[in-house]
Amino acid sequence: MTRNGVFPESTWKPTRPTRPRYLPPHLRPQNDNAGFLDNVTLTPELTRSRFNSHQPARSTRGRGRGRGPRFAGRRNPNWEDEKFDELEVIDDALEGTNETNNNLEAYEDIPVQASGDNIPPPVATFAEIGLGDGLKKNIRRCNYVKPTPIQRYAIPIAVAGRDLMACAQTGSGKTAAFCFPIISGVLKDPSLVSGRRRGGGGGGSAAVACPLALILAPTRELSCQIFEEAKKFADMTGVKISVAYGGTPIYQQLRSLEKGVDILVATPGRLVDMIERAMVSLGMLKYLALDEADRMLDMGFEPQIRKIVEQMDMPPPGTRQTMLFSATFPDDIQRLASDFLSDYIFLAVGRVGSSTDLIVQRVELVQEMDKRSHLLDLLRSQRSNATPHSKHALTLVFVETKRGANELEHWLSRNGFPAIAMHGDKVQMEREQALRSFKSGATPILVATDVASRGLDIPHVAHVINFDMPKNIDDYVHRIGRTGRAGKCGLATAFFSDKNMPLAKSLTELMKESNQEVPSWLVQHAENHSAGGWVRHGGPDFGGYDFRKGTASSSNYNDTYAVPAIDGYHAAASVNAQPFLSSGNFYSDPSVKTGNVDYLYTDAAAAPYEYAYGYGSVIASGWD
Ligand SMILES: Nc1ncnc2c1ncn2[C@@H]1O[C@H](COP(=O)(O)OP(=O)(O)OP(=O)(O)O)[C@@H](O)[C@H]1O
Repeated sequence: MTRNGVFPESTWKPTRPTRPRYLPPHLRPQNDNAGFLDNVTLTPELTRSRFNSHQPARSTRGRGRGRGPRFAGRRNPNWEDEKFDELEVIDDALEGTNETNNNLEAYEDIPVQASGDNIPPPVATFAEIGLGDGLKKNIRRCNYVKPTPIQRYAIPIAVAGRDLMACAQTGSGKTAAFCFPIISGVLKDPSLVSGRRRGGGGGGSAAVACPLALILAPTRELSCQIFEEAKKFADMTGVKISVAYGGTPIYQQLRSLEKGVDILVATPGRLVDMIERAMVSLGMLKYLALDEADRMLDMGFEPQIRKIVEQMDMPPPGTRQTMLFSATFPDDIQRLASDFLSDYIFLAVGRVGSSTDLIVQRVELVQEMDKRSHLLDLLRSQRSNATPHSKHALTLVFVETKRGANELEHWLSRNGFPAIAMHGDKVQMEREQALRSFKSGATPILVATDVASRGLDIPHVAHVINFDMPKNIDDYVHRIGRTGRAGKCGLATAFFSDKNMPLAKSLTELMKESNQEVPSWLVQHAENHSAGGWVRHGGPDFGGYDFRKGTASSSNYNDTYAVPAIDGYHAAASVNAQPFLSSGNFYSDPSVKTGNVDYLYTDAAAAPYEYAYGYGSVIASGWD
């Protein structure tokens, strides 16, 4: 990968070489309508020079992620040398200081609540935790100077061997919170020293891979991202990490497993396939982590997860360590998740399911038939108000259907806004190309279904537009969470139409909670649709909500701390949002006022649908 985050074309090998490569409309020759070209090398450099000369390559300095996707079987031969190139190797003396840690203090005042027995205390620095020298060195190389709140609280709990259900806002560093304890645990495992585990521990075949740790994620792209992150954290420690996900030939991934694997990152479908082919055994598993755990346990994935966790050879709760992470955790999913846990600690950084106040949310009343012209107006306005800095900004547009994504991609491109679609009907190669083109800035607008709503950490996404509203408020939280990450600010705009009225109340509550300006028409609709009320997590008081507190056994879980109080939370929130809320000029550059903003914003905000206990009724669309 190059320094500007672009993955060199020369190192990229298509997984299906016989299939012509898809080109989005704005990148096609004028007489080509099919969208597929043979023998054309689409390089970001080419696309920039032909179509996007105003889009310079961007540095991703200081970010741990999003430097272009890299996937199993397509390893850049220079990766070992290059992967830390963009990361400042920092001085030991800086650890624990703010000197290199950009905007993460934005999370400092968020209250934290934990419940469960004998909760290990939080730490203030990574140095306090016995993570091992190799891992600590890599943490410094990744420029992680100070742990974020979720890391401060979750890592000591996990390192102490406790099961954990953890909830923290989007972009606040949950990946490292489960990766660090797992890597550290694997490093201490005797089998790492005594050689690779093969053969399922007993009479199994020597060809069977027996990972010590399994990290499950709902989409292929998220699995790849976690894999890349974990590889950076485990660099030169001897810990072997592999990834398994669908849509790409299984043999490549099996070849990687044959070399030995300590930590396997996987999507559920491909993992089940590998286990059924007797290529993977979970018999020696010590650590299980579910990222986006509520999504993994809702109706779309639960049967597969149950199969993996309960019907294969995985050790039962209590003998393995289980960690569940997400930004949202509905009560019914918490209840279900508790089947997989043993004597666990529930940890909430901020309120469960809340959105970060680093994201300015705008909601606009737009009828279905006016959405396209409204979107064009919004994008034109964004373009005309752009400063040199904001020209680097990326815009992510969420739509409901795969067809809708394709249509909007074409329509935007025809109207002079380079866009590319990403959804579950595209083959994996096309999905990867879309994401790569977006990340590199070659195509600065990504039109996506919910397949891109969770977990993806793409630097420079400054604006998330909910062209179609999601089906529930939690999906909204995840969608808008693609911006406003790692302490940076972002903007989310929602096109709210009549058919979204059932969402009015939950959206109003969510926006109020994160100190957003709620339009009066939305408040009015919320009141009109208040039947049933907001049935999210817990009452009006601050706090995460541990569903066990509502049960007869709640007295077992009274070991609770909360830091700091609600006032601190809201004070911090309003400080973060203030430059946006108070600026009469919506298209101004807030960084001028805050010094805390990396990109530029445009108009508007966002929102979703009444959240009830029927979370599981949401049909999976475009998921893996
Ligand atoms: N301690 C840290 N110091 C500096 N940067 C960090 C730190 N922890 C995480 N980051 C960066 O913050 C960004 C967001 O982290 P991450 O993707 O883990 O968030 P998340 O909580 O998992 O978000 P989501 O809920 O959307 O999945 C990443 O770019 C990551 O590299």
